[in-house]
Amino acid sequence: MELRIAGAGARLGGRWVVDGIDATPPPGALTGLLGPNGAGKSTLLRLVAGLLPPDAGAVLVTDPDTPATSGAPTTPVHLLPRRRRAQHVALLEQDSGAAVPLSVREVVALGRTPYRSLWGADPDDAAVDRALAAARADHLADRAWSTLSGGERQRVHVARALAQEPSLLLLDEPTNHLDVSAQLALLHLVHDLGVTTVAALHDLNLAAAHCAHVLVLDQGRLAAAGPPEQVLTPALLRTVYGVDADVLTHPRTGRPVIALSGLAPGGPDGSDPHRHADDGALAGTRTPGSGRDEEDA
Ligand SMILES: Nc1ncnc2c1ncn2[C@@H]1O[C@H](COP(=O)(O)OP(=O)(O)OP(=O)(O)O)[C@@H](O)[C@H]1O
Repeated sequence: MELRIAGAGARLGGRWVVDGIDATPPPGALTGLLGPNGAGKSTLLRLVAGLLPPDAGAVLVTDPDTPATSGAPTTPVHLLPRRRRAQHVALLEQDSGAAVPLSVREVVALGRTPYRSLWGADPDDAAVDRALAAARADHLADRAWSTLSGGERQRVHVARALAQEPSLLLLDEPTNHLDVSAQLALLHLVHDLGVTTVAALHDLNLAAAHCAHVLVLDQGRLAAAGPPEQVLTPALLRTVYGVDADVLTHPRTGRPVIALSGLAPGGPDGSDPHRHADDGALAGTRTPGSGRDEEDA
């Protein structure tokens, strides 16, 4: 599914927490949604999922009922009928860990709800088992959900999202609680799925290593967008996160590796790291390929 975020904004609590975002995540690939706490990542994911109608602009997808060849995204995602949307868009929310009295298999089967007939029959009996196996959670299938660890729950949430067989997959901090091997397995899985995926990530090195494209939010606005090697520069990391970092090149993969060296001057002690806005690297919406590289020269 193709996705276009066109000037999308959300006002919550009387202020714009997502403000005029323009972005076109590449279809069939993983886009990382980056930015400090409170930057607006979860809110943008809820806009993209169609759960929150935009207060400005639009989030457009290709109409799932028309052939893929029919052109650019033009259908507002929040206007898709609920069942159609649930068949095409899956959102794994952050810390969705309510204590429900269900088995793991039953939790994953919730992802099949949009496909069930009026009588509750699933047209694809094997979908739950496939999703459990893909998320490396098959060994947990018969466990009670309430007894799982944080990382085990996260795998089950991933399995539930996969059981939806979405064409747009939205993940809010999906690597949270996962051990390092499970993190890599998840990102390889997403890569192999070939589904348009947007994932909010706090681990910049995971994003740098695995994302085709990144969007960096700062105080609700798009600070930068593009391939990680163009976007994740020392100047951007200082401006958006208030940290000093060197960006190296991985000797084997050629991908960027971010080596943090500390808080940037002005950032420690809870003071506002955004005071570096005057260094010329911040401000306003950046568009893909807007030449951030030169800013580090
Ligand atoms: N319902 C709401 N009412 C008022 N303010 C809200 C509401 N939901 C979110 N916010 C505020 O909007 C801002 C963006 O929140 P959001 O959860 O989207 O950020 P985030 O980038 O996902 O943060 P984190 O990395 O900490 O998860 C925050 O300042 C948050 O307090």
